Amino acid sequence: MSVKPCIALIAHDQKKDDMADFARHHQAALSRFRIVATGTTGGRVQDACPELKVTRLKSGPLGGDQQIGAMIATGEVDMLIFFIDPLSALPHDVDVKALTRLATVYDIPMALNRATAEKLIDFQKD
Ligand SMILES: O=C(CO)COP(=O)(O)O
Repeated sequence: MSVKPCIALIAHDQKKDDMADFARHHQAALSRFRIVATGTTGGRVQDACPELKVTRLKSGPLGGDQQIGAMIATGEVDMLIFFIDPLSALPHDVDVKALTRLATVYDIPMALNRATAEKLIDFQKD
C-alpha cells in the first residue's frame, strides 16, 4: 500500500472560515493526503469535511506550529497551507516565523494565502 503524502493545514482565527471553505471545496484533492492540522483549525476542517481524517495537534499558541515545524524537519510534511492573518498581533508570532522558516529551509511547497493555496491544490487534481 502506498503511503499518502502529508499536508499540514493551519489558519489564524480571522482566516478559519476561509480555511473551512477551502477544505470543503477541495475535499477530493485533500483526501489524497494524510492531513495534520493545528488544534482549532483541525476541528474546523473536520466539521466542514466529516469524511476526511484529520490529525489534530496542539493549538498554535500552545505549540501546534512548533509541532508541525518539527514534522517538517523530520521529513514528515510534504506541503504546508497556512492562512496567516497579517493584520492581528499574535502572542506566538515567533512560532509562526519559526514554522515558515523551516518550511523554507526544507523547501516544501508552502501557501500563506488562499490564492496561492488554490494554485497548489490545483496541481493535485490530475
Ligand atoms: O495559531 C495558529 C497558527 O499560528 C493556529 O492554531 P489553531 O488552529 O489551534 O487556532
